[in-house]
Amino acid sequence: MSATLLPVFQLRFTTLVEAPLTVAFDVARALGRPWPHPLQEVVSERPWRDVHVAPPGNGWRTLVHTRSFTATAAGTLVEEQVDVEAALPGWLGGPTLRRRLVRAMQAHLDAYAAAAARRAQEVTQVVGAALVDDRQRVLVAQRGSGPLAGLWEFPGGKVEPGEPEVAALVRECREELGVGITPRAFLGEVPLDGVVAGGVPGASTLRLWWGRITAGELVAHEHSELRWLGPEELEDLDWIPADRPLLPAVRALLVDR
Ligand SMILES: Nc1nc2c([nH]c(=O)n2[C@H]2C[C@H](O)[C@@H](COP(=O)(O)OP(=O)(O)OP(=O)(O)O)O2)c(=O)[nH]1
Repeated sequence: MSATLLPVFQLRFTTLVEAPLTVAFDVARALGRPWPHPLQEVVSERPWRDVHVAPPGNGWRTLVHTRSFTATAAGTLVEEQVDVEAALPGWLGGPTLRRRLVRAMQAHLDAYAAAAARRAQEVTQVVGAALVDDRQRVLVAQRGSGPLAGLWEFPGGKVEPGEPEVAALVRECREELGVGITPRAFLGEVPLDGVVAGGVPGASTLRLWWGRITAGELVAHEHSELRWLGPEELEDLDWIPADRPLLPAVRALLVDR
């Protein structure tokens, strides 16, 4: 049947949500979609992407809704695409359906962005710093206690309620390392599977920033060891597993500058 379907129209929507990836994804899933067509899930890759389809139940048109979630410095960019195809060339219902979908999506996206930002207040976020020195090395830290003791991580910690993320990064580096840092650029975000600050398992993420030490002398106030690593040494370290997807971005920073 799909071989005979012809494109009728495509809609695209881009929304910046002030929430970490996992919250942006989970709230989008919980709210569903703003139209009555029953949808079947085709793909779900939390928190990156999902695709749903309204199959051609009565034989004349189908609707595919694709959603992707990208981490940015300002929050999660949610890109959505609606593809409508029909079995009849020149199908006349297209313009009406298009208008209805656009109106429904606009109202839905306003409500969605607000709901995600509200929910983000209830989820503890973790920030980390990839601190790079003049010799193209990055600072890594070994956790000294707790269930992840012995594993390596980026210095950082939990963002406090109401605290701006970058302020939390500066505060954590001062507390843990005794140094002042200047954040430079956002590097990426990964979901954390475990419980953070007593929250729902898998709700939190780690957001990593590139930064430089601009004041003070390094002291390991909370870690058992600190090391400066070059690009070739990154992969071999015994990392907290959640951090590994961030390593290519850090490596690029050390190699390309
Ligand atoms: N700082 C940091 N935490 C990480 C990384 N990867 C990772 O999974 N985590 C997890 C471990 C913890 O569950 C959580 C961070 O908690 P934390 O204990 O360091 O936070 P904190 O400094 O605010 O600690 P505390 O005051 O509550 O003791 O994030 C990483 O690279 N850096």
